[in-house]
Amino acid sequence: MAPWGYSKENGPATWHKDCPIANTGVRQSPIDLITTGQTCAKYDSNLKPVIVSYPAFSEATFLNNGHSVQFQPSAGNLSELSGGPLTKKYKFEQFHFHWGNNDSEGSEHRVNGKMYPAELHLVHWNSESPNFSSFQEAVGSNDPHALCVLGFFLKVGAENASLKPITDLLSKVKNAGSSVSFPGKFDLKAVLPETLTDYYTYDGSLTTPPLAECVKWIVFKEPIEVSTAQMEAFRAVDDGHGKPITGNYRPPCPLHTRTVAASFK
Ligand SMILES: NS(=O)(=O)/N=C1/NCCS1
Ligand SMILES: [Zn+2]
Repeated sequence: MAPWGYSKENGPATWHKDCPIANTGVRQSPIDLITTGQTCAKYDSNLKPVIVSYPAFSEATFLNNGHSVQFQPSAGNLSELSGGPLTKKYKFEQFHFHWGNNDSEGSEHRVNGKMYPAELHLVHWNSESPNFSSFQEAVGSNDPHALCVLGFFLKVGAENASLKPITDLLSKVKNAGSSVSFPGKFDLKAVLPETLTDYYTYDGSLTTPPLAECVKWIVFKEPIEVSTAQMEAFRAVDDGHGKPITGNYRPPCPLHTRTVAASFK
């Protein structure tokens, strides 16, 4: 598979060559989350708050893989996700980010066409399925809800002290392919809003190759604030071709016959 990326030569418009589902899929992600009109998100009063159990990670690797920066705890991590639209318990796998080279672009999901400067993805896999017992197996399982990804928009404002240990580490993984073991503990729970009640949810896919259509997406309404300096730290990370990673976001995909549910009015 040709190395995919976000440039003209290897970006989202070329991914169909190795991943035909990019063009033939009917549940691709990201999407534009529309809040009014015909195809808008529909309030569902049955949608409960999302429940996360994220004990502080004590051992993790922070990696620049050339198309994002990714925080992956060691296999022993016990972090779990449940509640919201989910009927099963999911295991935390990794988190990573998507961002742009200015504050008017960068997020993958949009709200009525608006992009945020960045988007945080917390990736989980269904640990109660009889059909797979690892993240990689889950991705290849064809199970429509093998994965659950929590999406949080980032907006520019005050410095985010909880994310500072991550943004301070970006300069240490400037080169694509470089990774560091995360020093000390990281409290992911502290990064998230107190209550995980207001979100959009829909059936979608990975937003990067292989674009597998196995993701229950939960995108939270309330953005997380980060400072301009923290945004600039993302924009200084290299893509392996001597250029900074900027714009590692896939454009919105057609909704087709899908509906989007909202846990709030
Ligand atoms: N951006 S995303 O979370 O949908 N894509 C992924 N690819 C492999 C792990 S998560
Ligand atoms: Zn992502």
